[in-house]
Amino acid sequence: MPSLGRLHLITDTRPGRDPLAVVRAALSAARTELVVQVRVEDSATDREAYDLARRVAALCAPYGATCLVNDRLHVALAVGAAGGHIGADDLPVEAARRVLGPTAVLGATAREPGTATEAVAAGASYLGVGPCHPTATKEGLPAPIGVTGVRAVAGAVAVPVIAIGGVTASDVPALRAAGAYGVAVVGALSGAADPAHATTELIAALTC
Ligand SMILES: Cc1ncc(COP(=O)(O)OP(=O)(O)O)c(N)n1
Ligand SMILES: Cc1nc(C(=O)O)sc1CCOP(=O)(O)O
Ligand SMILES: [Mg+2]
Repeated sequence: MPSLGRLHLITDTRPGRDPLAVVRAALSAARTELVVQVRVEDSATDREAYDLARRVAALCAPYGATCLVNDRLHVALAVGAAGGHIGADDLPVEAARRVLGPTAVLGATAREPGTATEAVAAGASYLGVGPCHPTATKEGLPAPIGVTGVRAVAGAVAVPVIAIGGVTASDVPALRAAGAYGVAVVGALSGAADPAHATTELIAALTC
């Protein structure tokens, strides 16, 4: 399995956003260090998810960047993505691993050490851990676990921990010190005035 990129950009498909423009800008700055996770609104159709994922996968390929698909693993397979990301409301990890096959990248959400070790035993190749900080991007999340919560999970598993939730470049040093391998962001790039510059700042913090 190729090494995982440290910066995960999750697509922002809320009204008024331009996810493909942000992906293009981030790719130009992060190249192979970028993982793009295609995430659409729950109300989106599979066709809409497929169309976005197909376009993102095509953008990632020349850069050697990784394309993953959130939740909809049949879409990941259909567009030839490297894998997918699942959480508590999605397929169980062992079932997702059967769907994607043994060599695919499979991310699972974990918020504390117990579920983290279970997810890894079931076949997760990385963990999304959070929410680190408050975020307005997603509703219904539990209370932030902070850097302390990330440290607890990272200390319990041997797979890469990707910290998520309200993460900005200034958070990266503390998250890395806590054992995070990388970070996943929506707003830090989608809401940036200059997404390429914001990507450069995140990559610098993640790779120094
Ligand atoms: C890297 C990363 N971590 C966590 C999540 C959240 O996944 P999930 O809990 O399944 O929630 P949805 O994203 O499906 O709303 C993620 N997508 N990526
Ligand atoms: C999709 C998602 N999942 C989270 C979790 O903690 O499971 S936080 C989140 C949104 C992250 O967006 P932003 O970088 O704008 O805070
Ligand atoms: Mg999910």
